Amino acid sequence: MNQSKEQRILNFVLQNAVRGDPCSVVDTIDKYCSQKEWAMNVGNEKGEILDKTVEEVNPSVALELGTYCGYSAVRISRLLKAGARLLTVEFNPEFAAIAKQMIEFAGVQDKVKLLEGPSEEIIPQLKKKYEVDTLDFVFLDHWKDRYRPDTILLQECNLLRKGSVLLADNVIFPGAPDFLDYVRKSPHFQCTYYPSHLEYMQVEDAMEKAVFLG
Ligand SMILES: Cc1cc(-c2n[nH]c(CCNC(=O)c3cc(-c4ccc(F)cc4)cc(O)c3O)n2)ccn1
Ligand SMILES: [Mg+2]
Repeated sequence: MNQSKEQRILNFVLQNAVRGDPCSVVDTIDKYCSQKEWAMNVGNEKGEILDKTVEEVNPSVALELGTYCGYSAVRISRLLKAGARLLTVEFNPEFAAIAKQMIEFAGVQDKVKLLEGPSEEIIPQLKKKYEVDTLDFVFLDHWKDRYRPDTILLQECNLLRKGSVLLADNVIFPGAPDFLDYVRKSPHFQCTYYPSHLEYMQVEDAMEKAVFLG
């Protein structure tokens, strides 16, 4: 049975990156996806915006929606302080299986909990099943039409506190216009726009930061 693109990316990492070195895993994925096969990792240009935001927030509890191959889970968790944790949600079982191996190879498995299922099912379970009080940081990188409903769901589930930071990928391409409209018009969010480019391409994209005001 021929391999999936995601399996090819993982194999390239297993053969070319340094086990236990998250930076080498991130760089190796970027090398493969810029030179051989495009894939929907956040990439290095938007990844630097992600890094700066994670360093600024220094979260104890972070949530990522949309794990894919684990690129941003590795990228985020390498910056987390001792004892901090990242919960990452993936809907597709094949992607989740790849991401699990990627996270373990990078050596960040003790900081990352990979949850399989749709965001609308997982979010309401975070408090009771995954012992979350509130979220310090949320990276939205899942289905673009879920950004707005899941931002509302996070509020309904009392998972945000004054100062919780949301960072959304792809707000221009593929685009999340209803999310942008919602957070920018809401009195409960303070928004910042970060122009960038689609990963590995010269196509315009951007990230939006939305700080919850309570
Ligand atoms: C409902 C639910 C869903 C999930 C979930 N898990 N994994 C994902 C992946 C979602 N990501 C994307 O679709 C995505 C697409 C592009 C793209 C595609 C094609 C183009 F031509 C150009 C750009 C670029 C990107 O940067 C992206 O992030 N969602 C997890 C939980 N619950
Ligand atoms: Mg993305």
